[in-house]
Amino acid sequence: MTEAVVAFDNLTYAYPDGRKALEGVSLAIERGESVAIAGANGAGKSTLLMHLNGIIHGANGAVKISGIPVVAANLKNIRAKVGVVFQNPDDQLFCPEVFDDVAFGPINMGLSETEVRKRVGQSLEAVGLPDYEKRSSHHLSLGEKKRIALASVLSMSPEVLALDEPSSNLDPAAKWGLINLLKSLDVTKIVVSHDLELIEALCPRLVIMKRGKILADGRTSEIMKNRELLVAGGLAAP
Ligand SMILES: Nc1ncnc2c1ncn2[C@@H]1O[C@H](COP(=O)(O)OP(=O)(O)OP(=O)(O)O)[C@@H](O)[C@H]1O
Repeated sequence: MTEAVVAFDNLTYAYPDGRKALEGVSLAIERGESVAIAGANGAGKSTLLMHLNGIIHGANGAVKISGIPVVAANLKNIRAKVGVVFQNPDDQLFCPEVFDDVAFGPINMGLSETEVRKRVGQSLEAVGLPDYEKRSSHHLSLGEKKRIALASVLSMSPEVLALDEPSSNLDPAAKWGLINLLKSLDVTKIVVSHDLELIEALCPRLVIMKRGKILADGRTSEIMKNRELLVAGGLAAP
């Protein structure tokens, strides 16, 4: 059997105001898989993603990354293994220059200056923006910012790459550029998206969430043929 790199075990979570966001979610993702998480607004997709590296915690149940529990004592280790790319790059980029944003993770990991420079160079190259080191992170187009946000996570060489709505607000050329870029990355991917084109192109496995629970989990090609399921999951108009 292949190793589960991500395991959610019976995860239940309510926000501090009492709103239930996840209810008994169990999901195992194997190394190298690309899995889409879809579902209507408010289904719990982002909440699930934020449990991957302990951005939110306090849930009942367990989350493990390569067998290591996502708990406070392990967060440094976990955050080097799981890179989460937020929907809005402005939530991720906070340094004056692109170099510093992309170097932030590797510096935090305690890597040498030479290694940090190498990783920044490689990550910017990977996202197709090799000469952006000195640019201001806040004076870029949205598509460029999304790429830099991705580079800021790739620079940590994560085992798992989790992306929240990577194609939102991108024009078709930028979107397909991003899809091809993501396809070329040899890493386990979890992609939260409403974008059926992106899901079909990138993720052979599709999980549909509904009101905090898993409604469906299977081959994307099969689920896409099941109109009733797509409608039930809020992915197609009734
Ligand atoms: N900070 C918060 N405090 C209270 N409730 C929250 C908070 N964030 C989200 N929720 C609620 O938790 C539930 C799940 O939200 P979540 O953002 O995970 O959904 P989602 O599937 O990612 O939605 P979308 O497609 O709109 O991004 C929703 O009912 C939402 O209103």
